[in-house]
Amino acid sequence: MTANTGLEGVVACSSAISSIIDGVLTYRGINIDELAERATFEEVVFLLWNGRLPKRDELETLKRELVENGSIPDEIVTLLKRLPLRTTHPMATLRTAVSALAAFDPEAEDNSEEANRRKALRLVAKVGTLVAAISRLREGKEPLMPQPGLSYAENFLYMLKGEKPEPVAAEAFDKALILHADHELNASTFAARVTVATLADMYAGVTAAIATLKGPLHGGANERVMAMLEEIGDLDRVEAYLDEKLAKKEKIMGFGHRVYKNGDPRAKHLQKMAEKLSALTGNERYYQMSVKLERLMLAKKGLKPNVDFYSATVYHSLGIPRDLFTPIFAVSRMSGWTAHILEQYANNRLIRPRAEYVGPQNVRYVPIDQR
Ligand SMILES: CC(=O)SCCNC(=O)CCNC(=O)[C@H](O)C(C)(C)COP(=O)(O)OP(=O)(O)OC[C@H]1O[C@@H](n2cnc3c(N)ncnc32)[C@H](O)[C@@H]1OP(=O)(O)O
Ligand SMILES: O=C([O-])CC(=O)C(=O)O
Repeated sequence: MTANTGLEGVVACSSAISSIIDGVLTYRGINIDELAERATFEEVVFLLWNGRLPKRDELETLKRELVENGSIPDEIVTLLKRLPLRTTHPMATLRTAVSALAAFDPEAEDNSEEANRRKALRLVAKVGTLVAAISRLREGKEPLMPQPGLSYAENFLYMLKGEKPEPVAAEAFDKALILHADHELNASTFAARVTVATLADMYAGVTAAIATLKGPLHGGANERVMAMLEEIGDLDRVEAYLDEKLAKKEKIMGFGHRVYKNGDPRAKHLQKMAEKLSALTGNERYYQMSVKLERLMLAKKGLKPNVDFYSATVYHSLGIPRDLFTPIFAVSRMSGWTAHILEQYANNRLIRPRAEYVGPQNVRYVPIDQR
């Protein structure tokens, strides 16, 4: 047995949710480019869960249900208030809060398909409220709950900032949610599937997924992209910064991908959005630095941006604090994780690979007084 570190190229399950074939990403067979241009996040959520686009009445029902299920229990707000929010990373807080939600869901241990679909709805509905609440509570403000008549994207920005967003902001945020919603067997989705393949509950699965998304090689990269742009600080410093990092063999956050070797199809949408939003804010410095980084990374390393690269400038232009970028990724990806969990339960087998043993053999136990 020889280990395939990183499981590169290993096909570990079959899935009908999203595909990456020849660099083209689809959700349920629909090209992400089309969804990014034409769909709403709620349509995408329905699509991921049901395998088809919703009819008008189905979409209205989902939108209403997302608002109705979007409030979080008072006990969770109390729990959040007891955590040292200013010194805890919001991804760690989110992981704790989502896990704690199970305690207030009477169906948490009911693993029937109907109960799991209801839990998926509740999780997607509440995760946005939670992230916004974490942000407000650490600023000493009370959390806000979603308002009827607002879309998921509008509600998130409303709950974060306390006022209804401008249409251009809501539209951009909605598109960002669409672009992050699912991505085949990425690390966090795999973690969710491994967890529920033991027949652990859905909350266990999404908690594992949030924990996995946090790392800088995965969703945590978007926050690091912003930190890098802030550290560089000036267009004239981009090349020197890059050369120094590359000389030290350090990774440049937001570049490269395990599956896409010729560019991430989501990046171009985020780049266009970053360009538009930064022009609107009148602060194009980070966008221009990003464009320069992209050009230099291609020339020096042959690497292209992934989804986490321009999303940083998009969120920054929307006035979102840097450490909320990865929690926002989780808000969107909750739709994909729950779809994958439902799919895993529907055709389950324990996921249990092998390890190549490389440690010593035939070692004798030595009594403690002889060591
Ligand atoms: C939502 C997402 O999860 S998208 C990914 C977000 N993560 C990042 O942006 C972090 C930066 N990128 C990376 O670390 C990697 O490209 C990953 C983790 C995304 C993919 O990694 P892998 O498929 O394991 O590729 P691996 O890390 O082995 O890289 C292959 C080669 O390219 C280099 N490379 C890959 N990405 C980068 C990068 N961002 N900066 C510099 N060099 C890089 C590696 O150093 C390695 O070079 P070597 O062969 O000379 O040692
Ligand atoms: O697929 C991956 O490895 C990472 C990624 O781009 C995602 O999760 O969106």
